[in-house]
Amino acid sequence: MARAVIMVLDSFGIGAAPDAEDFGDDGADTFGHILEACRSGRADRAGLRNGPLHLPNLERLGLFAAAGRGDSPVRPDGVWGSAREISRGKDTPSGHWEIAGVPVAFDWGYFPHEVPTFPPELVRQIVDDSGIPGILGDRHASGTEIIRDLGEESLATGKPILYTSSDSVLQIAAHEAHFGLDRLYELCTVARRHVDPLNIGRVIARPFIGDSAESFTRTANRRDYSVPPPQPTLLERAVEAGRTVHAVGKTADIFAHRGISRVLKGDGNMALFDRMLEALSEASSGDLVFVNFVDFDMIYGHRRDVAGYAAALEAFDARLPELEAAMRPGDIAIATADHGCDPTFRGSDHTREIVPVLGFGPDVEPKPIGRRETFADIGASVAAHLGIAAAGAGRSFL
Ligand SMILES: O=P(O)(O)O[C@H]1O[C@H](CO)[C@@H](O)[C@H]1O
Ligand SMILES: [Mn+2]
Ligand SMILES: [Mn+2]
Repeated sequence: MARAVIMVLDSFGIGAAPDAEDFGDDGADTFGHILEACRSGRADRAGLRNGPLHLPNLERLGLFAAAGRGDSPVRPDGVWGSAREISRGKDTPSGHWEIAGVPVAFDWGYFPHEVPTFPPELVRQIVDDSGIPGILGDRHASGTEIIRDLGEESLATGKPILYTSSDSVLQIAAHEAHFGLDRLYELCTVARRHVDPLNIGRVIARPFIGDSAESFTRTANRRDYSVPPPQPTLLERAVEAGRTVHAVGKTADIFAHRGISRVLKGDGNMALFDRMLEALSEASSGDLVFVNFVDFDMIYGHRRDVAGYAAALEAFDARLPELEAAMRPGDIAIATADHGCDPTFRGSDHTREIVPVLGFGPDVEPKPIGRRETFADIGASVAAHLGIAAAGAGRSFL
């Protein structure tokens, strides 16, 4: 039994999924393309990183083998393989819920690639119910670009910026001080209510600070307002069985706070790694620590920053021995991802990819587990490990 840790490296796909073409993502490969860019010197950045991708710990745990990269001579130290997604979307909630045993069999609502993108009736309802003077944006956009374009106007008019992406999201950017953080959260709650009938997965508060287009930066006070998973996930089963679920990073938001015992937040991957170690040091036998490492996706994948993504992977890799040292007999940790976000791919959206499944721990017997037909095999395996009822979908590989 002991404890289980699930680490989601947000967006760290390892190759185009069999159905990638249906998503316009044929040829996407987050890991493979970062690896190639590093090898050919296209991911060098002074003061940040240089040369071939250096991931000795992930390599030892089977990353290269899982990605079908036979160029690694290392025999993995843990359980290694990959998994495809059966949920219909390539978004964060779909990926996480499927990992936790609940694939998403329905279609999310999306906003069209038109300007305005939001139905006028929806905007009217949000404006009326919140008392804001109107909205800016109303289109598909990258979050960092739209605050540069419209941030100053937002400050001058008091109107928040509403935008969307290829995900099922309505995002609201507003200045933390001028507009107010609590007011932004309240506005998101109003918006959440009004997008429910449209089947929108998330409303996301995107607060920023700064006083001009050049200096606007988003803060760590982002908050996601998700619809709850359609069925009880692994996390809820764990809580029902009397276990403590330690949710690190934006995990709790992604699961709409269902099946969460405690929340540990952190600003950036390294702070999140610290919080994960803290949770593990406090976790009892039978507990689950569920961590989302958001930087890979939010700061590097969507921004198509290959060198940044590579450096973030290297920094993560360098800390894995700390996790291994903190594990006790009987513990298992699984490193995986929720979708891809290939930083060399066109656009700025997620990419439909298979993900790595790397399980390790003091007593975990190394073995290949092949290509799993659903991310839910991860949840089923963790349920088996912890001795709790699986959420339904998936087969244990342990
Ligand atoms: O461009 P930003 O605001 O980072 O948005 C990204 O973050 C959203 C939620 O993760 C996605 O829908 C994606 O578009
Ligand atoms: Mn994600
Ligand atoms: Mn994303």
